[in-house]
Amino acid sequence: MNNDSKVIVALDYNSAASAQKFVDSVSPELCKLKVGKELFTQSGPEFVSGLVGRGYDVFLDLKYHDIPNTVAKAVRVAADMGVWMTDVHASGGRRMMEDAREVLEQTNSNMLLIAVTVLTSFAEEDLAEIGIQCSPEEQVLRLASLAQSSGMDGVVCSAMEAQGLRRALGETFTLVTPGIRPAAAAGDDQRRVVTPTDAIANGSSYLVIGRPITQASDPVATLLAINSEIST
Ligand SMILES: O=c1ccn([C@@H]2O[C@H](COP(=O)(O)O)[C@@H](O)[C@H]2O)c(=O)[nH]1
Repeated sequence: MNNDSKVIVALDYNSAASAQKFVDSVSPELCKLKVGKELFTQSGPEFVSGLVGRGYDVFLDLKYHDIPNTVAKAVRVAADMGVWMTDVHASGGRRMMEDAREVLEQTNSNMLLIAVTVLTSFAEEDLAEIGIQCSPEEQVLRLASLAQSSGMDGVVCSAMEAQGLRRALGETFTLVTPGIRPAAAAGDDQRRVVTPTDAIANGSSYLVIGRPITQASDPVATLLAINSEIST
């Protein structure tokens, strides 16, 4: 089997041991894996390299946002770790994204580099509070267009915006969508949520799913059910 699952499980665990327990119960054919700030801060590059060594496509989700030189150097280190994909914040701007892309070209890396547009925990009123007076949809389109013209392979957005981005930015631009909630599941801190089926119908390339799987009473059965829901 290929590693062609569209589900990226967010390993948002507070220890390597609990994350490893989940990893040991699945395989690279069933899902890709995302390591974010909590687990990376706890367990670091060694844990990530272990996942890569076991054949997983790993999304290192550290959302770099800093001056161009600092971000480019961090992106290069991520590429050297052998991860499949990493991300920066599109609001870091064109020069930051272009410099990150350039460093990957200089090292002939094929790691995917994507940019976060508007966090899925944001609604319109959250944007207004930080001085952005438009809908999440408009802001996502603005930042995704900037990301594409700055050399990014794709963006992180809500699947609510996926249809519009597909129309505007084409079929090959990678759309990675967190904020996925099976029908009737709790939204938690997420504000722009979409079901797995609707996310795929809207044009998402990959679905990032954390708590609905990792906090389920049977995480593997839940993952299998989502895989089968989106492949029918
Ligand atoms: O806009 C974003 C960007 C990243 N995330 C990350 O995805 C997962 C979602 O976890 P759930 O438990 O399914 O809500 C989490 O690791 C976030 O850091 C996001 O949610 N939204």
